[in-house]
Amino acid sequence: MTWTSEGQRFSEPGNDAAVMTAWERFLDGSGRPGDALRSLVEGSWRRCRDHNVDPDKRSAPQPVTDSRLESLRNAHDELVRASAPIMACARDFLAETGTVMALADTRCTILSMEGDTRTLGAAENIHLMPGVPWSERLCGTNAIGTALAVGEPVQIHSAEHYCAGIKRWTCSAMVIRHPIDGEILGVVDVSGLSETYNRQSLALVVTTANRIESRLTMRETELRLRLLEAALPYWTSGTDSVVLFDRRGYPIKANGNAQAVLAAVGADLDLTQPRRIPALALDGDATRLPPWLRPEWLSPVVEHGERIGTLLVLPLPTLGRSRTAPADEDDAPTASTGFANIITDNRGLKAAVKKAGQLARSRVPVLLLGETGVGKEEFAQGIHRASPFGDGPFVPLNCGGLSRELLASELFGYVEGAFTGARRGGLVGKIEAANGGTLFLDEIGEMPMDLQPHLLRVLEQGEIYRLGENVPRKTNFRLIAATHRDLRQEVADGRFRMDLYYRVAVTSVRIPTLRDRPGDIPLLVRHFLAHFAERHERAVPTVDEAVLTRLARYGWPGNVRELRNVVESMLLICDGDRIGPDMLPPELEDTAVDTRDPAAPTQIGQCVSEVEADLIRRTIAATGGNLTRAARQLAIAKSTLYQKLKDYGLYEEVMQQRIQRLGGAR
Ligand SMILES: Nc1ncnc2c1ncn2[C@@H]1O[C@H](COP(=O)(O)OP(=O)(O)OP(=O)(O)O)[C@@H](O)[C@H]1O
Repeated sequence: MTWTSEGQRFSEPGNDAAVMTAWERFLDGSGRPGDALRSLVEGSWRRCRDHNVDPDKRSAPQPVTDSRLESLRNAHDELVRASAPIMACARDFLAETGTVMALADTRCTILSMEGDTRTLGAAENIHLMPGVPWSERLCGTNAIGTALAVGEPVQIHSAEHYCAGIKRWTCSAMVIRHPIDGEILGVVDVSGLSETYNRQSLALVVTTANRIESRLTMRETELRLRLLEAALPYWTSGTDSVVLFDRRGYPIKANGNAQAVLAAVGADLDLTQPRRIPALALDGDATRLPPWLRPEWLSPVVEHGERIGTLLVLPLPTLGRSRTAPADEDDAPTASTGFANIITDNRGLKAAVKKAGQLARSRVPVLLLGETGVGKEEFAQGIHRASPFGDGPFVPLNCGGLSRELLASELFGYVEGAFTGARRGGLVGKIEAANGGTLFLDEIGEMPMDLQPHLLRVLEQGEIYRLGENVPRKTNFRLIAATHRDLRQEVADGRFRMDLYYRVAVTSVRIPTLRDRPGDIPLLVRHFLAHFAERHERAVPTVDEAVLTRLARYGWPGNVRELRNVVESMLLICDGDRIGPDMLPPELEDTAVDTRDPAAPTQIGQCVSEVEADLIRRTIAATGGNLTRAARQLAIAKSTLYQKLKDYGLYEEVMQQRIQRLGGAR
C-alpha cells in the first residue's frame, strides 16, 4: 500500500479559506489551485470533473428501498457480521461526540450507520444515511468515495469536498481488505460537522478497519477448517489429482500430483501462487469456466445442506490428445476401468460411463439416476471396481421394499438382545460391512424420513452406532446411491431431507433409458443370447429380423432387465436354431401400435377394462413383478392394484410369475 506522504495525510482546517479559493479557481479554470490544496484532493477533483460531477450538488442521491438495502446487506453478510460488534460499540462511544460511523460496501453504498443521535439526524439532510451510495462519481470528493478510489486512508475536510452541499462536513475513511488476498471489501468512515474536525479520527478509522479485518481473519480460518473437514471424506491419496477451492474460488489444498495434471490439461493455474477462479466462487457465474476446466470435473462440497466450496477431480492425462480438445465419448473407458459389463454403442451412455470412470477415482459420493433396470447397480459396481478401494467390499442394499425396522437393522446392524427377535451375537449392518469399500444404496428415495438423519450422521461423522449400542464404531466407505425418482422434487415435497440430499447428490450420473437408445437393442440381444446359451449349455440361435424389429418398437419400461428376461425366455422356448416372432412374450407379440410409452393408447375397439388389464399386465412384467413399483408407475395405491388383479382374474397368473421370477435371474 502506498500511503499518502506525511504532510499530505491530514486536512488542515486553517487552510479552509485557501482551499475554497482553490476550488473556485479549479472550477472556472483560472490557474493552478495553489499549495493549500493537497495532491490527494486535487486528484479527486480532477476525477470529479472528468465524470461531470455537479459541483453545486446539495446532497447525495436518495436511498435505495428498504428491501434493496436488505438484499445488499445479505450480499455482504460476512462484512456486516464482522463489523456488527464494532458498529455496536460506535453507538455507545460516539454518542455525544457529534460524529457518526458508517460502513459502506465496495460501491460506496452505506450498509449501516451508528453514533451521535443528533448528528445522525443532520446527516440525513445530505443523505448521509444507509442505502445511499457515496461514490466520487455521484457525490464528488468525500472520504468514503475517495478512500475507495485510492485504496488508502483518507481525510476530507470542509472545503476539500467537491460538492457545495457537503462542504460543512468533515470525514475520515479507510478501506477494509480481505485478510487473505487484500481484495477491498468495503469502507469504514467517521463523519461529523466541520467543527468536530480531529486528526485522531483518521487513526480511529484505521484501527476500526484493522479490527474488522481481524474478525474476518478469524472467520476465514474457521471456514477453511470446516471446508477441509467437509472435504476430507472425498479425499484420496493414491493416484487422484484433486484440488479443493474455497467459497471465493481460491485453491486451498491440492494433492501431490495435481500440479502436473493441471499442466497436462493446459491449466494456467500455479498452485504455489494461488489465483482465484471467479467462476468457482459461490456467487460466481458457473457458466464462465476457464477453457481448460470442464464442468464434469467439479463437485460441490456441502455441509449441512449448504455449499461451502468446490472440489476439482482432474482426469488422468491421456497421451496424444490435444490439451483442450472436447472429450470424445467414443473413447469412454469401459473394459479397462471396470465397466466391461456395460454393453453399449450409444453416445449418451458412453458419456455416462466416462463420467462415472472419472468420479470413480475420488471418494466423492455419486448419485445414479435412471429408471428401473437401466443398469444403475451395474454402474455402481463399475465405479467400485475402478476406484482406488476396488479391492474392498462392495455392499449393495435396496432401501425399497423393506419395512422401516428391517431396513434400520440391515443398515446399522444391532447388538444381541437389542429387540425381541434379534439374532444371537447381533448383526453387522451393511454400513459396517462396507468399511474400506463401497456402500451402494439402491432406491435411496424410498428411505423413511425418520431413518434419514441417522444415515446423515454416519456420513458426516464417519461413525456408526449399532442398534442397542451406545459406543460408536468408526466407518470409512464410499457411498453410491441410486434412485429412479426426482430427488429434488422429493425434497420439495418434504419426503426427502435436503441435508441428506446434498450429502448423497454431491455428483450425479444420469443413465439413459433403453427406449432412448434403440441402437443398443441388437447388441444387447446378442450379448444376452451368448450369456444364456452358455449358462443353459446350448448353441447360440439366430434371431429373425422381424423379432428385432418388434423389440426395437417396444417401449421397454423395464429397460435392460426386461430385455434380458425377454431374451432368456425366448431362448428357453426356442427348440431349434432360430428365434422367430412366435416366441415373443405376449406383451411384445403385437407391437403394431407404438408402445414406446408404456401408457400408450391401445387399439380402438378394445373395451376400457381390457385396456386397463393389459396395461396392468405389461407394467407388472416391466417392473419384474414388483407390485409396489408397478402400483407407483400406474399411479394407483397398492391395495387398488391387488383389487384390480382380482377383478380382472390376473391375481393367480401374476403371483405365479412372481414366484418363478424370485427363483430366476437377478
Ligand atoms: N448396458 C448394459 N449392458 C449389459 N447389461 C446391462 C446393461 N445395463 C443393465 N444391464 C443388466 O440389466 C440388469 C439390470 O441392471 P441393474 O440391476 O444394474 O439395473 P438397476 O437400474 O439397478 O435396476 P433397479 O433400479 O430396478 O434396481 C442387470 O442384469 C444388468 O447386468
